[in-house]
Amino acid sequence: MTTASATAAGILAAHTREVADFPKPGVMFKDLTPLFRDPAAFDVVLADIAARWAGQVDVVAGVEARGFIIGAPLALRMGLGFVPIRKAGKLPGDTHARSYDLEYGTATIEVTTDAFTAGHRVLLVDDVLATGGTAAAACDLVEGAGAQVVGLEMLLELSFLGGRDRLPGREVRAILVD
Ligand SMILES: O=P(O)(O)OC[C@H]1O[C@H](OP(=O)(O)OP(=O)(O)O)[C@H](O)[C@@H]1O
Ligand SMILES: Nc1ncnc2[nH]cnc12
Repeated sequence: MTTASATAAGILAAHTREVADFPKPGVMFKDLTPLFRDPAAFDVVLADIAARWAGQVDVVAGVEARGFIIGAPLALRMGLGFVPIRKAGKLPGDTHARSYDLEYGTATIEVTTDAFTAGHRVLLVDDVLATGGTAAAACDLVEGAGAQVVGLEMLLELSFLGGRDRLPGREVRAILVD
């Protein structure tokens, strides 16, 4: 029997472009733009994610930039709001911030202090789980702002980089694990 997730995984595998030595030597970059420009394929992947988390979350959050591409249409499909977690210096007003390391550099992300309703259940989405630095910082940020991360949804997981180890006790789902 073919499950919905197996179908989504096959679609992801067929719509991932691997680019060696980008953005720096030694990194095998997983480019999901082939998925984003194929509406039928993207729709299957979003439907799979929506079915997995239906009724369990109150709001979807995504990290700039690729988390926006997935998170906003997912939230709309689920009838939920979307909260953008942005790279430093982009959001107006009062913000919470966290800095972190990732596979090819360092970064700071921010969210506005009024982004979440206290106690809301948050689904955090992104395209790739690599070292887990981004996801761990984003969880910290959401929970520091008074909401609760009930799950993380990643399209691709680069398991050899150990991202899950930085998310102990978290419900982390990846559609395709490399
Ligand atoms: O698990 P990690 O090692 O933290 O890496 C994963 C993060 O790296 C990529 O974003 P990037 O920071 O390259 O930003 P972009 O979405 O703006 O391209 C990706 O979209 C994840 O957010
Ligand atoms: N190898 C990789 N490909 C795409 N996005 C990434 N983010 C961190 N590492 C990555």
